[in-house]
Amino acid sequence: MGRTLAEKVWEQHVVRRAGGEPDLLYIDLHLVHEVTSPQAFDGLRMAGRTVRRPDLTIATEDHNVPTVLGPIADPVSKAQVDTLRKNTAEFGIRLHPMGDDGQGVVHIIGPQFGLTQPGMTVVCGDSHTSTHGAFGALAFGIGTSEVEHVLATQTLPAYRPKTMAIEVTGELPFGVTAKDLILAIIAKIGTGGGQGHVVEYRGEAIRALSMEGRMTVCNMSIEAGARAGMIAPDETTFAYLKGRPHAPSGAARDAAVEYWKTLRTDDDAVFDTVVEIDASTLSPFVTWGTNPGQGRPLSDAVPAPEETDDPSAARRALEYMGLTAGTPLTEIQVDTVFVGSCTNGRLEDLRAAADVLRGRKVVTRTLIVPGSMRVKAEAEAEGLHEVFTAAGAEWRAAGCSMCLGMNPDTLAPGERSASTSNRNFEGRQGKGGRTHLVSPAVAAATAVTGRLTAPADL
Ligand SMILES: CC(C)[C@H](C(=O)O)[C@@H](O)C(=O)O
Ligand code: SF4
Repeated sequence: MGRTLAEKVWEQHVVRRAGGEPDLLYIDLHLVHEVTSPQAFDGLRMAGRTVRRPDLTIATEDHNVPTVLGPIADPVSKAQVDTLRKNTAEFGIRLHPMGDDGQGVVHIIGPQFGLTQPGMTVVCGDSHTSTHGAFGALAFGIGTSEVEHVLATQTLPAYRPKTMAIEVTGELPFGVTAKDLILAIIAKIGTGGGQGHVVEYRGEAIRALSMEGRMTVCNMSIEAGARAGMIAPDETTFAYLKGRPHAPSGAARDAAVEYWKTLRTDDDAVFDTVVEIDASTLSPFVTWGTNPGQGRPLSDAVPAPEETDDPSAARRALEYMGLTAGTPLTEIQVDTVFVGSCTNGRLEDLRAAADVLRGRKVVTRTLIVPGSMRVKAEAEAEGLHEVFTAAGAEWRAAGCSMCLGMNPDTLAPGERSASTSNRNFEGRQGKGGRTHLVSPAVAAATAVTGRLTAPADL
């Protein structure tokens, strides 16, 4: 019987298999940030161990850094960042500190440097590691004790997950983006829909996505409960990798591409679960509740709890969000707009926001935060920062920013945002803050009107 893409990459990395035990997987790339690494390094020190492959390990500062460059005022954030600096220096790991031109959100810099490549195993002490699956890598988040294990051995014990195919047929209509697609997928299968599975996104609409769009989709796999998300590499992938600093070049590239082409699910392979979705039926999508599965087309209204799969959760969510069933979603007023994060902080996302904001003015506080300093430089080379500042938006330095309340960019209690990030949990963007997840284009249009708006309605 044929094998799925996930099975091929998994099998390629098994270094030890024994009955009743998890497989021991070799790890090709280990990404590290300040939040989930301190105890792991402490563990190494206590055991007198070194980092097995510092050359396959790379660290960045992202969650705790301010996006207006300067000293870190919050003592906890400062301690985390200082600890990462000390640990990476002591263990010989490359670090991209705040202000460095290679710094950025961990899931933005791996692909940007060409470190993330098809067929690799990629781990990080961070749930959105699934982003890297867009390259046909098997990429997943791990806990802090696993971070220590990978640092020490470059391997990870893991049980083989089940496989799920999400077949996206048809074409996305004009103005409907990768973010709308993944929000619609999560609304359909639920936040537990992918549990225990590696999801492979397949079909015509996926093939038509850019690498940026594919990363947006894979990024949010975890919000559907999946262990990882993957997309088979193709010409789009190979073209994206070409010329990146860590991607193979010359004869090595030719050989790599030959191998990468084999990284596809065999025609006769069988998935444990198959879900189908027709892209041509989709429209801009937003969340109304407090988990990423509580979403609807923007042209709809806030649902009545009884209309949803989980009425009691919906009731709680509506109360927290301060929303009344039946209100058209386009009548919801927001105070703040955030464009950024590892979901939508790449150049293409900033271009989409700029296309909407060009020649217009924002009426809300609007933060535009590039996912990395490299994205910032590229955006500035195209003059996007001028579009943003002329519109009255704030143009910041790279970091996780308002994706989560671990740095100065937060919502005040009761404030409402339209946010291109991936989580709308209670308090995610600051205590009492209310989050509506949207695409960059919808975020920008919302900044112009002050209420949830699709660009087509401007
Ligand atoms: C802080 C980190 C552990 C966390 C994660 O794992 O995802 C964060 O990045 C997030 O997005 O919530
Ligand atoms: S941008 Fe948001 S989702 Fe991504 S790593 Fe940072 S906090 Fe997590």
